[in-house]
Amino acid sequence: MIQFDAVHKRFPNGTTAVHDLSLEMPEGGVTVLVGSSGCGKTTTLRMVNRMVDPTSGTIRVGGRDVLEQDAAELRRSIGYVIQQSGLFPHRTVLDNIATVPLLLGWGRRKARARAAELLETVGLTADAGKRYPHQLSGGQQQRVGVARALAADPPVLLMDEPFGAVDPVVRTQLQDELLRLQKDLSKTIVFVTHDIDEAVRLGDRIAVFRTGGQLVQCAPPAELLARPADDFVADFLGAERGLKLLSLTPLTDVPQGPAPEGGTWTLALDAARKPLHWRSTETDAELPVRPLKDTDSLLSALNESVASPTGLVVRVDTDGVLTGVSSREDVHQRAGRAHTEALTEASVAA
Ligand SMILES: Nc1ncnc2c1ncn2[C@@H]1O[C@H](COP(=O)(O)OP(=O)(O)OP(=O)(O)O)[C@@H](O)[C@H]1O
Repeated sequence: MIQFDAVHKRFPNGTTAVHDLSLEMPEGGVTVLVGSSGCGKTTTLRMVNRMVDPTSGTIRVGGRDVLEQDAAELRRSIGYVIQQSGLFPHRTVLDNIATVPLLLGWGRRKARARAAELLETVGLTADAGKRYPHQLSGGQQQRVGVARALAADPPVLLMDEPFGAVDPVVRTQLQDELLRLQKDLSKTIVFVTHDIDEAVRLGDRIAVFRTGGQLVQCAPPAELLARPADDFVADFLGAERGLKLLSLTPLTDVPQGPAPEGGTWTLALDAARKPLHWRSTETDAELPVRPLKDTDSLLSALNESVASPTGLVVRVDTDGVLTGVSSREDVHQRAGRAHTEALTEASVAA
């Protein structure tokens, strides 16, 4: 766990970057820091590994006051990923990843073996390891940045806008990868972003800051979306708060029935009963189908219920085999219930 207790940071030029911050970042969870530009997110993050020291207050990592630890040693024990990957341009990718293990005295062989293992973990080929950073795409460089931060298997990972400079498609892929990794690794992650959708997707808790380094609210995403503490948080979350909340709810318990037969539209299946497309029985026209799994969100289901010519959401199992269809009405009803549930849970938590 990372604990901030009454932390202030005032820079020598008089700027107060962080004001009286008390915040707990749970072990094995992702705490996302959001807020408008200059509200103190990066300063907060950098105080965890002593790249910046607080003016007053206490920060503990795993119960130990960071100010009582050697700054260089502390930094080596905490993974750090930044927006422009921060890779050493004249070292190969493999050597970049091996940096911290080498500093920790692992020996070249062991450090490189670990680096090679991590290349695969973050979805890169062995060939990428031999290249130099400029020979990789921006997204690949960010993967290397994540691998490098994980190299010494630190319990804590600090990530400062790590996916801020890549296009939206790659960004989503990198977020998926991080979620997949985190499932296995359960690191304590502090993640800074400007993007509220990214925060909702990745965060176990989201801390919203306002200018002047003041924490306004820290809560799990569903609670934040259902019950923003004030207008500032509500504005920050945006007008589509309701839809964002649906993105967090899986469609598991939306009822499903058999696919229609004999109507205007029929669902074409392959030999393994995997959906192919909708086919019009009147014109033979074919329209695409986007089948959803139980783990997909109610937001995807809502979208599909609007996009589908029949208003039906096609459901499949993990192998992509048809399990049934859900009606637009059932999806809408479940969506409405998701809101009531989130509001109730939020008021219980309060
Ligand atoms: N070394 C420094 N000296 C003086 N002021 C600083 C220093 N570093 C940051 N600041 C100021 O402290 C405030 C908080 O900065 P910080 O970088 O923590 O904000 P942020 O929320 O991460 O911003 P952004 O989202 O734009 O990256 C800003 O007003 C910034 O100008």
